[in-house]
Amino acid sequence: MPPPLADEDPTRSPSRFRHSRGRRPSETGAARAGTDQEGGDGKEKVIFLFLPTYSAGVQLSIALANTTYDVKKLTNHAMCGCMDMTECWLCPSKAAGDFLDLLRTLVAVIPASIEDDLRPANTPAGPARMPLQGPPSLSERGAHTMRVVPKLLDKQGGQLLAVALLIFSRTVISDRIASLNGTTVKFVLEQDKAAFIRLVGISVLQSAANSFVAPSLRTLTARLALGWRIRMTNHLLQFYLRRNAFYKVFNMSGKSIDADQRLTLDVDKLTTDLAGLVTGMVKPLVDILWFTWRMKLLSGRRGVGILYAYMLLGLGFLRAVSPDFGNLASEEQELEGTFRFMHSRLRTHAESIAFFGGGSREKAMVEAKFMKLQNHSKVLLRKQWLYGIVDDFVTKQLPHNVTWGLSLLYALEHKGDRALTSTQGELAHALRFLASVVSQSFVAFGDILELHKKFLELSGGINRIFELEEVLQVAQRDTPVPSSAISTASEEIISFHEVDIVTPSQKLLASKLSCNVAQGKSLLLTGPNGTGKSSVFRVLRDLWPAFSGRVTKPSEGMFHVPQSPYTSLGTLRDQVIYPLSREEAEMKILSLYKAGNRASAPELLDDHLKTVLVNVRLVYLLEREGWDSTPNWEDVLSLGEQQRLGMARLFFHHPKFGILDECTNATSVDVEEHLYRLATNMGITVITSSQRPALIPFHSAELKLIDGEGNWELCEIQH
Ligand SMILES: Nc1ncnc2c1ncn2[C@@H]1O[C@H](COP(=O)(O)OP(=O)(O)OP(=O)(O)O)[C@@H](O)[C@H]1O
Repeated sequence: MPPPLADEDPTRSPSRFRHSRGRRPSETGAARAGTDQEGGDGKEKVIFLFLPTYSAGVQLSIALANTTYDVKKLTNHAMCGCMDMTECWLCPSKAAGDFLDLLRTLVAVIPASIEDDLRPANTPAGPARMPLQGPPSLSERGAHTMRVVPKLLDKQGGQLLAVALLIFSRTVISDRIASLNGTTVKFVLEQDKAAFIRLVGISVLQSAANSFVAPSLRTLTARLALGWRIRMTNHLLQFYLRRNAFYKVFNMSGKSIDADQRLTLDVDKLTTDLAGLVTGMVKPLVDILWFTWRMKLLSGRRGVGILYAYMLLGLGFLRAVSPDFGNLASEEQELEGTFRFMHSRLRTHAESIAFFGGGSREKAMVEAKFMKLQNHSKVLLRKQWLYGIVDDFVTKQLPHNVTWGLSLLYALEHKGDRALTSTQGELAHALRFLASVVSQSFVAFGDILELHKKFLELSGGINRIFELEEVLQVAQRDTPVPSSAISTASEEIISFHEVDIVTPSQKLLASKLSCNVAQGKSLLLTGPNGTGKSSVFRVLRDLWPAFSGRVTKPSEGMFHVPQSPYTSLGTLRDQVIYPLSREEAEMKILSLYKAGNRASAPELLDDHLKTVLVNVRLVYLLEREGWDSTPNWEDVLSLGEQQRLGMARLFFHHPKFGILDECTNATSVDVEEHLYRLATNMGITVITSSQRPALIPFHSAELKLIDGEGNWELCEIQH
């Protein structure tokens, strides 16, 4: 777990958390009937949480999870970069709010319908909603919660119900088999052949029913987990892939969040565990009720009392000695994620590492991560082993002695003529039945006691998913615009007026930056490395917040070509039209050529794209690869070729303003000049970050970032 909050951290005020999450009294009642406690150590403890009513088992699992959630993780203001923790309402610290709300949302997400998740409240099914234009209001948050309120009659509600029915029938069948066991002894003693044969017939039927129930239960549980995984993944993805949240998660949160691991493996594990918990919990509960009733019939209240006294003592003892499996599991998942990340980095940068001869260095780093994972796994295994010994003794071994005691109790209470075969038969039946009932009860008790361990493990998984959800929600509320900064739209101009450019680590790169870029008046951005050229573009693109002043830009008609080239998955055609899909690109071409014939769209598009490729001098790629091959473009294209593809995208989209961040520095000077001449001829006004003097003639003004300490200079370029 992360370190506790510092004493002076003003975000620790419980009332502020509550306010910032926008929880209203009416929202809390339906889904949560427990309470949270906020200790003096700045942590919020989850004591109780109710899950949807029809999944009582899952409800209790979360209720007992007793998860601690440390908001310190999210209090470093990395997202908004603000200076004032007490006042900023956009900060993750505030937005983190009450962990219970988050937990409730997750839990509510599970049984809600996917369609509802993707559709705003009170809106009919239709196209995906527009991105939020600002921080969600309290009512929006409320609506979101409402949207994910579980429904009894949806598909998964039905599946849950089926699981519950199967569990119940399994208990009844077990009871019948236990009773049959005792009856066989009775018929053997009485030597009643006809009754015995009838009994075998019934037993075969019961066994057949039992064989149907067990695999069906397994399949249904797996389907339940899959359904939940779909819902949860969709729920997270709709935030992850919207408003550049995927960028902000990796680049701007103070703590690195392994979102990829959480969205894939962690969600899978969590939903599987959660579905397993439904059976793992409902079954022992049903069993315990059923067999307690049986026990009462057989051994009276005293027997039940003995059984329960033992159970409570066992549960208390196991809770006391149980290690913190929740944290241990969460830590293990985190270490797994880091280990995987090392490998995916290796794959991405394989060529560079090979050129540097960095294999052994990388090996050392990968091994170090693996060693950490190994050590943790060993610790976890040792703790599981030790706890397993105690657990097995209390829940499986010791109960045998209790069975003997209860059998004696029964025999003492049911006196009769022991010489009679019928009395002996009755006694034999009852004792065998009792032994089965006691053993089934203890299995159920064992399962219940084991649940504590499962709850703890589950709470680790829930923590990780909610931490991600939290960060994604905050990213939706970006771009945080402090009160002194304004962003306005104008179709004709890009302008910075007294804007501070500040990194997420609070370094001021350009102070009160002011400059205008009107159409036809391209701007060249120069300065030594690291002075903030790309950062100006980040602010323009809303990836970083502007801290003061006013940024004016067109609402559309701006296209950014970044410094590092990007090739998407797909065909050569997909590379040029990115980020449009083929259908969208065809529509664009149709409107461009004002052609009405939809059937001609593919040819029109390909013809147009070919012209673009000719312009960027990449037409040989079309001859070499064709339109439809899908190699890994990053591997088969040189850096210069990838940069020219980037420019091809610019020409295809043909925006009013092109924001070009050293995106042609790997091409030869003559090609670069050719590309800029093309942009000028097409009427694209560019803002270029570059150090190449050859590009000066294509621009009207030069903005020099002098030292990366705030100083800058704007001068006109005389032609
Ligand atoms: N996510 C980040 N968090 C903190 N600091 C950052 C982040 N990204 C960049 N910086 C820092 O901001 C400064 C400006 O970076 P920027 O990428 O804007 O430089 P640049 O002028 O474009 O450099 P170059 O000419 O090398 O491309 C650098 O010191 C960089 O280390």
